[in-house]
Amino acid sequence: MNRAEKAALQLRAVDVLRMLKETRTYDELAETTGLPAGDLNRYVNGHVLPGTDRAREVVEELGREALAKELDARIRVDDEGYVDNSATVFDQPFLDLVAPVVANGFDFDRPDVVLTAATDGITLAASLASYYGVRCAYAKKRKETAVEEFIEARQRLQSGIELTYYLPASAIDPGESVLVVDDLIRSGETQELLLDIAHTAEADVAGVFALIAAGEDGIERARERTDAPIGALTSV
Ligand SMILES: O=P(O)(O)OC[C@H]1O[C@H](OP(=O)(O)OP(=O)(O)O)[C@H](O)[C@@H]1O
Repeated sequence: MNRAEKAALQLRAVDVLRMLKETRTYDELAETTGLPAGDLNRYVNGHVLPGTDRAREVVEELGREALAKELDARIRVDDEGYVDNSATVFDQPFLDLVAPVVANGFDFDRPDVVLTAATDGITLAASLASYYGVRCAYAKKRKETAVEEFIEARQRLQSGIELTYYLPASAIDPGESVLVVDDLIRSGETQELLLDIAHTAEADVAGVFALIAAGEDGIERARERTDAPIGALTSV
C-alpha cells in the first residue's frame, strides 16, 4: 500500500467511525470497536488518524457489519417480495461509505472499469469507481442517439419479455478488467447481461457485487458465468 492509499484507508475508517458514532455514545462506540473511548474521540473529531492496522480493521470488519445492518434497516420488501431500496440508492454519502468496505472486504482486484445497468445501480457504481479512481460505465435499455457503435446483450426473460442492454463500444477496451455491480441481484438476468457485455468487450471480470441479494438464484446464476469472486453486502 502506498502512502496515498494508506491515507485514504485512514480517512475511510474515520468516516465509518463517524457513522457509527451518530447512534452511539463514545463508551458504546468503544464497546462496539474494542478501541479506547479517548482514541475514538480524537479520530471522530479529526485530531488524530487511526493507524493503518486499526483503520483496516474498522473498514473491513466493523464497517462491513455496520453497513450491512444499516442496509437491512433501510430495505423495504412488499407483500410480493419486491424490494424498495430507494433509501439506499438515493443516498450517495452512504454509498461512499460502502465503497471502501466493498473494495477492502471482498476479494475483488482493482478494476479498470466499474460496470452496471441503468438505472438503480448507477449511484453504487459511481461510488466504487470514484473510490478506485477508475471509470464508471452503465449499460442502458435504449441506444443513445449520438453513439455510433454499441455492445448489445439480449435475453428472453422468464417473463417472456425480451430485454436488451446497450453499452457504447468505447466504454470498455479489450483486456481491461471490469467489476460488475448492481444495487440488487434477484434472478441474475441483469448480471448475466452485463457479464455478456464484458465478454463481448473481451474484458476480464474482476468480480460481481450487489448490495442486496434477493434469494440465492441470482448469485448462483452469476457463479455459473464467471470464476471471479461474487458477493453481496446483505441478503433478503
Ligand atoms: O437479478 P435481476 O432479476 O435481473 O434483478 C435485478 C435488477 O432489477 C433492478 O433493475 P430494473 O430492471 O428494475 O431497472 P431499474 O434499475 O431501471 O429500476 C435492479 O436495479 C437490478 O438491475
